[in-house]
Parts: sequence; structure tokens; C-alpha cells
Amino acid sequence: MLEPLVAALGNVSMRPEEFAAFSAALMSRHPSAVRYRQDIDPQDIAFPVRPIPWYSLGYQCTDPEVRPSRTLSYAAGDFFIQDAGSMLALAAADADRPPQRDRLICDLCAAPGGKSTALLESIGDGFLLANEPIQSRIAPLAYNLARTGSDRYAISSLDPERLQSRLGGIFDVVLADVPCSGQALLGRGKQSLAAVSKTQIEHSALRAKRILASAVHLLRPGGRLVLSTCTFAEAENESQVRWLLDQDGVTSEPLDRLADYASDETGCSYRLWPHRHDCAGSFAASLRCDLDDAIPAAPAIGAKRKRRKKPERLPEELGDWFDATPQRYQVAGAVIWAWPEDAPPWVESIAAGGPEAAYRTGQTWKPAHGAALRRTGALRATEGIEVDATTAQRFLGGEPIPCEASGWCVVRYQGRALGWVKASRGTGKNHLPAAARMIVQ
Ligand SMILES: C[S@@+](CC[C@H](N)C(=O)[O-])C[C@H]1O[C@@H](n2cnc3c(N)ncnc32)[C@H](O)[C@@H]1O
Repeated sequence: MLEPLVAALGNVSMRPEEFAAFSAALMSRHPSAVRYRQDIDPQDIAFPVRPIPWYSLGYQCTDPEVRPSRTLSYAAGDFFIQDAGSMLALAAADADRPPQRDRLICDLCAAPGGKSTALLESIGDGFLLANEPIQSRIAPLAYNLARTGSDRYAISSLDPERLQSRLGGIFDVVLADVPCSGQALLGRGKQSLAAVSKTQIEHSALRAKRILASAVHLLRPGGRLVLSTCTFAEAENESQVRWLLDQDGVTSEPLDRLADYASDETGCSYRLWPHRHDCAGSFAASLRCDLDDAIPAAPAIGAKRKRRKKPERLPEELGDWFDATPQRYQVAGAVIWAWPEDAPPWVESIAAGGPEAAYRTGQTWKPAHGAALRRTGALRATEGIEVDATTAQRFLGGEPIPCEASGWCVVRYQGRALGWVKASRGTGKNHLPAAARMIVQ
């Protein structure tokens, strides 16, 4: 394995002792990490952690026995589980800084949504377009975005070139977390040794170039492109940055906050290494794009929409479940997506997914799981019950629970929504989707 790995690194040089430490750390597992919501006090974290230096909302678990995904706090949406290396790109996009007004972000290669969910927290009154061209990867992306409780996003499923032709020149930030050879995944057994082969690296670099060529045209003049990978091959990282910098209007945007992780003379490339930073490792770069042809192809957030054909009528039941009726929505077969009124005007025309309000089984409409979790926007459930820890555990395990309400009702633990029950005669029938069920430790 060593020879191909040395070749894979390209011009990145390392002394032999360091290379030995790198290849050993590459093949080992690193502590699990969590990324907290901006509104959570780190004092309230229920298991032992240490802060991650490059991202203020990230923590590594110090007790290997703890499974963060089996805690009530995870079910309540307090944090997301994410490798510490992934948080380098989030730092480059300033996703942990206070929400910035009207920020329009495109996550160009979004599934399964680890980074999109963090970006969503940083947009304030802005909007996130999470794009994922591979259809089969949209369901996990949609599930993770719903967990944020936000309705300020849409999912598209377009090749970047087509997306550029529809929405060129409008985004403040584009994250291109491109598909790559994935060498950082070797230690988790999620990647084969082919990840270090010349063919794989060249193939990935070429595909990423095509994606990046569109990414720069999605940005408004002065917008920021964040490129990231989870691989160490220079050809997929710094070389790509140099290629971008050779284009007119693309300049490096150095990030003071990541100065300790700077990787080379491009001045805007950063790396984490498994042997130095106790994580799987990653690459991120930040570039400013002032392209001449970056002329908005679509109006910005809040602009007046063109009159569209009348949308299909909403089922009347929505009025019983929620305290407001959505004005911006789309009935897409057996599911209804609902957006805030000031969502960008192009949303309905591009959506392959969005914040779910309801779904249909047979002829019956039911409130969507994501709508129970909503923290922002108009769509708030009319009925809710607060439960104790024992009842919350039973609910998360899929059991019915006692409930004096009648009809659809959101179950909350310490004020945070867990999901729906449909209640009658003192019992709440469990409507938690299989993906959200869990055994609490
Ligand atoms: C590294 S993963 C993204 C991980 C994601 N950003 C996260 O943090 O959860 C790369 C994604 O790009 C998608 N992809 C594959 N080909 C693509 C293309 N031509 N354009 C855009 N995305 C593509 C893959 O399906 C995959 O979901």
C-alpha cells in the first residue's frame, strides 16, 4: 500500500517518519465527533467531549463507550454526528458564525447532507439550495435537512452544468464538496484501496473539474467558492485550486481562522491530517470569484415571482394540523412541500424536494415527520404534548404512548419535537418513521 500512497500524494512531501505515522493513522478509526446547534449551551452536553479547534460548534467524544446517536439529546435534534474533518469545509464557509442576513447558498454536491444541515443554520433569513444529481441519494438528504427544523431550503437534482444554466450568477456562497477518491474513508472501511490508484485519482480529478467549472458561474460577482474533498491526493486538491486560480476573475481568499492548517503557496488551501489532527482528514479551499459573465439568471430572494399556473389545492386537513396555511407550496405526487413566502421565486420550478408538510398513503393525507420538527416558519402544529424521559424513550422505540389529546399531536421532550402521534381515547398511536426510531442508551 505504501508506494501507491506516496504516489497519490503527488507533490506533497513528508519525511519518512511522518509518512509512517500518516499511513498508520489513515487506516485507524478516530473518535466520533458531533456538531452542536448554535443555540445549544456546550455545558449541556450529556457526555464527555473536547472542543474541535477548527470549528467552534464541533466536539470530539472522549469516552469511546458513548454512542451519541443513542441519546435523547440526539433524538431531540440538539446535534448532528459528523466527522471532525468535515468541519474544515464548514469553517471555510463560516457556518459557525452568527446567521448572516439574506445569504443565498448552494451546496452543489449535497447528499447525505452533513454540511447542508450546518449551512442551513448560517443563512439567517437567506436560503439554501441543496443539489444532489444522484436520485437515490435524495431521501437521506431530505431526512437530514428535515432534522434541522428549518424550512428555508429546497433540494434540486441537476447536473451542475444544467443548474448553472438555470441559476447562474446568483449565489453568495457555493460549496463544492466534490465526489473524490475518498482516501480519508479508508480507516472507516468505507473505501477500498483503489482510492489510492492513479486511475481513480485521475478520474475523480477530471469529474471534479467539470463540477468546479460550473460552480464558479453559479456565484454572483464577489461570491465565495469553497472547494472540499476527503482525500489527500494533490491532483484532487491544491492542483485543482491552482487550475481555478488560472481562470480570469478567480482569486484566492485566505482565511485567518484556518492559518494553522494552511497547506501550500496558493494561500487559500487548508488540510487536516489523520496523524496530526486525530480525525479522518480533509481538504478545503476558499476562492473569490468575480467572473465577467456572472450576471444573475434569476431574481434574488424576495423578488416578485412571475405568475405561475395555479397550484393543486391543499388538502383541508392541513388547517386542523397546523396554525397557518402555507402560501408557497408544491403538491408533488404523494407529498406536499411548503416554503416561506419570501423564498426565492425560482424554488417551485427547480425543486426535487423541500420542507415536507404532508404526505399521502392511498387516499389519506397525513402530516409529515419533518413538519413536526419545524422550528422556524409558519407551519406550526396546533396540538402538542410534553413527555418525560421514560415516555420519550418508549415513543422513540416505536411504542404507543398515553395521550389525552385527540387527533394528530406532536410529542415533545424538554420542548424539542420528536414526532407525531395520532391520539384517541387516551392513547397516542406512534407515527415515527422507521428511520427516526432508536433505542436510547
Ligand atoms: C463527498 S459527497 C458529498 C457529501 C456531502 N456534502 C455531505 O457533507 O454530507 C459528494 C456527492 O456528490 C454527488 N455527485 C456525484 N456526481 C456529481 C456531479 N456530477 N455533480 C454534483 N454532485 C455529484 C455524489 O452523489 C455525492 O452525494
